Amino acid sequence: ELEALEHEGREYILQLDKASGLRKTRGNLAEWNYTANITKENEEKWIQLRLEISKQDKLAWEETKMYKWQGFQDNSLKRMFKKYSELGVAALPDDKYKQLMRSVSGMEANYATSKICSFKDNAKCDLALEPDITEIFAKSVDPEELKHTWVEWHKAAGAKARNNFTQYVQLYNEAAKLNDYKDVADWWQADYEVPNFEEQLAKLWDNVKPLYQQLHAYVRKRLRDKYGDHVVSAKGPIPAHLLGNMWAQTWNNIESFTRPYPDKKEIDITQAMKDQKYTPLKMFQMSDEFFRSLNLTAMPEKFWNNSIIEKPTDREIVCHASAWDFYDGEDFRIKMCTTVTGEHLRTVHHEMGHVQYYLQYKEQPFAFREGANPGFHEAVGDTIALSVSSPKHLRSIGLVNGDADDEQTEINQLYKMGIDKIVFLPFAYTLDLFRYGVFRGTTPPEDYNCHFWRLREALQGVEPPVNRTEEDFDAAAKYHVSANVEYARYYVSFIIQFQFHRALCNIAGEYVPEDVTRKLVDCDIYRSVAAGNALANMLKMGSSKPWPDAMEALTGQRAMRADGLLEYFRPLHDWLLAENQRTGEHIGWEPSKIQYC
Ligand SMILES: C=C(C[SeH])C(=O)N1CCC[C@H]1C(=O)O
Ligand SMILES: [Zn+2]
Repeated sequence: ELEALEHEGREYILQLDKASGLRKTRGNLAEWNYTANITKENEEKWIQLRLEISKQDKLAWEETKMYKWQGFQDNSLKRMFKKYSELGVAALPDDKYKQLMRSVSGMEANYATSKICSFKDNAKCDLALEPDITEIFAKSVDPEELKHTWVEWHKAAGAKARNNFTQYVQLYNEAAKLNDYKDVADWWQADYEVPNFEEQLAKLWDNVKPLYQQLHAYVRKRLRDKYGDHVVSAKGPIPAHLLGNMWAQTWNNIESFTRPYPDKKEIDITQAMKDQKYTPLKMFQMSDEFFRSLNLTAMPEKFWNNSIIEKPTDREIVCHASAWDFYDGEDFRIKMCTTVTGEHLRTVHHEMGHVQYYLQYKEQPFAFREGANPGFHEAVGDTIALSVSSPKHLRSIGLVNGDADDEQTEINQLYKMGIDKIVFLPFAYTLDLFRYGVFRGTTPPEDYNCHFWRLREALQGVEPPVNRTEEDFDAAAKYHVSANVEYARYYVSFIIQFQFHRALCNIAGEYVPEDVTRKLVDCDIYRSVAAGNALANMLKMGSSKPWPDAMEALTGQRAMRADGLLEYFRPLHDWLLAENQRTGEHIGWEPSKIQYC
């Protein structure tokens, strides 16, 4: 009798899964059409379609609830029923669902189309985030120009989004409650399937914070050397506009004048790519070739025909890089306004990592065509990029003819990696700690900006270039806040990608603990079929099992741990401790003198 029920349940859920896959295909095509051509008409089409799809999802959900699946024997079948037993935002009544969709697409369109006036020519007011403002932050060393650009962007993309954001919080929390969650913070954390996710994030930060503080102190000194102590104080937070990035989330653009051994040959990937006439297409082809060298799957025909890899000139699009699965086993795309820079070479690998994951799990039921947890999806491409960024790999593809590996070159290389990977962690942690407080109501709208900067000062040790008030709303000047994209996934990714990298380097024979000729920092898994097969086996699982099973399949570990990252950066940490001791630099930061609460 029970078998018969379970057999009938399996028939039902497989048919539902297929129907659900078709709805995802239609929904993603409409979303692509809107974000690849931002018009009111395409926005309406996308909203109408999602309304229609939500009705079909709701009918299916009513039927799914009738099954007594908790008692079934087959764990995979139970896992599918569990996923289809959560309706999502479609649980909202139509009018509220529409309002929620409009508030998010309104913020996202504002972010994507925001323009500011140039500091050097206040009649030129068509500067977009990509490529114009990004290039200013990558190249300018004029604190006044950086301050102007920072303030204007935060006004256009941040403050303007405050009302939509406040409504989005209200409605999204209502949807969370209709799905039996306390609030959206609870809902987002449920995707990680561990009871103490937030404690795990805090513990990881405890592990990494000492290393970050040493790096922060060193960089503050080098910035003070360059800009003077009236611009950069000796013991305070670092002004956020001097770090080479609008959000101070990666500091790679200030490497050239802050690196430990400036007389060592610099590995300037951007210049090398420009000298060698790289194009965006060549960057994607290079990445595809790396994945194929690991015996992973080549990008299919449709990928090359349907992707958008350069900013169009005839329309507005969402330029923030994204990878797309159209759930038909053939159509996978990337949309990216690619420029020929070292930073975008990493982003290309990041996005190609998403598509490789799609390709590896495309035989799974639709319910399992996701990352083992959201952090896994963000970690695939970055893990590959850790090999690509190694001097050994860059030499092998002729991008640089760097020095022989000596101690100082290695410290320069670890510094280059550290100002990208270590400094990102407190930024990522801040972004969702802030939003957890917003969704829980401990941060009310009248305190949004004050609490945002309190967290940024406390964790990142940065301060805004000018005073802030509650007329501002600086969090929304970051894409993921305006576009409703959860961010703890990147914090998780920047931790687990070092666990993945170390395991793959082990398998490839590129890394042997205690063997100085096989160091983690020099590891390049290029052409290692053994490493590629091990990675593929984990990726093929999709979200069919809880993520510790996937993590164990590749690394033998069943938890997120900072030990991979700390082992990778150990030589840099030792060097920074000695260097900050030598210069007598203050470690940590005293309270900011900027007013923002
Ligand atoms: C490249 C993407 C698309 Se999933 C991205 O948003 N990333 C990649 C690294 C961190 C985060 C960001 O840009 O803030
Ligand atoms: Zn990503």
